[in-house]
Amino acid sequence: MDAVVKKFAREDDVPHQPTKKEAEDAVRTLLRYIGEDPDREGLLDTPARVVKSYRELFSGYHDSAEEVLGRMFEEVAGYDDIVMVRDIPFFSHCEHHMVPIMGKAHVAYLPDGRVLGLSKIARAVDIFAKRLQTQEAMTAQIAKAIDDTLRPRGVAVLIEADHMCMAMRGVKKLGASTMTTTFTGAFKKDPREQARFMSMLRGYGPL
Ligand SMILES: Nc1nc2c(ncn2[C@@H]2O[C@H](COP(=O)(O)OP(=O)(O)OP(=O)(O)O)[C@@H](O)[C@H]2O)c(=O)[nH]1
Ligand SMILES: [Zn+2]
Repeated sequence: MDAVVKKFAREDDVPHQPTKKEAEDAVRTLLRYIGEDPDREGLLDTPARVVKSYRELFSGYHDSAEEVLGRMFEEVAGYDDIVMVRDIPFFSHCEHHMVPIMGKAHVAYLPDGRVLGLSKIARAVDIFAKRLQTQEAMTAQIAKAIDDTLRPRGVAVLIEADHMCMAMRGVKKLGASTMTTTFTGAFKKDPREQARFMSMLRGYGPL
């Protein structure tokens, strides 16, 4: 709830949080809109199931990536080179159609005396994924959250994803994938660091 509330400057601007019953009624309306009968046996529990599944699919509004990333370790025996977590799978929903986006996030940073628990990077990806998103915003948000909390020498995030709104409907291009990147600090300033990130992503080998 905090994430929603924080966006509003004054308390009276906070939108009314719909009740579970109101949300279920909205699903019933959508069922009628598509030509279904929400009172037929198979659909009786569907509005409650949809609302319950939304709590899980959109749980990112109730979680803070900064909080998750706040836990760091300093005992790293002087390690100061790239830390990369590759192939983090995620499911999100596009903010234009509320249809799934599925993809992988690749996240790297150059430590400055502190490192993150590796799982925390994947947890932060999930928090942003479990909100309505554009791929560009999600890429930038992951990089910023790591930058703001860990204060490393640089962050690199590359996301590759398939948008179901482009596959199942509209332009119907199944298999088209979208790539987005955000580089900060040394990854932004130094093309060699960026090249090292890209080569680690592809596998190993000379630059
Ligand atoms: N930049 C960006 N666009 C996205 C993302 N997810 C979906 N879209 C696009 O958002 C656009 C919305 O376009 P609109 O013309 O407003 O909506 P629409 O009529 O449903 O568009 P079509 O999908 O072309 O039928 C589409 O081009 C989608 O492909 C995303 O993560 N980033
Ligand atoms: Zn979409």
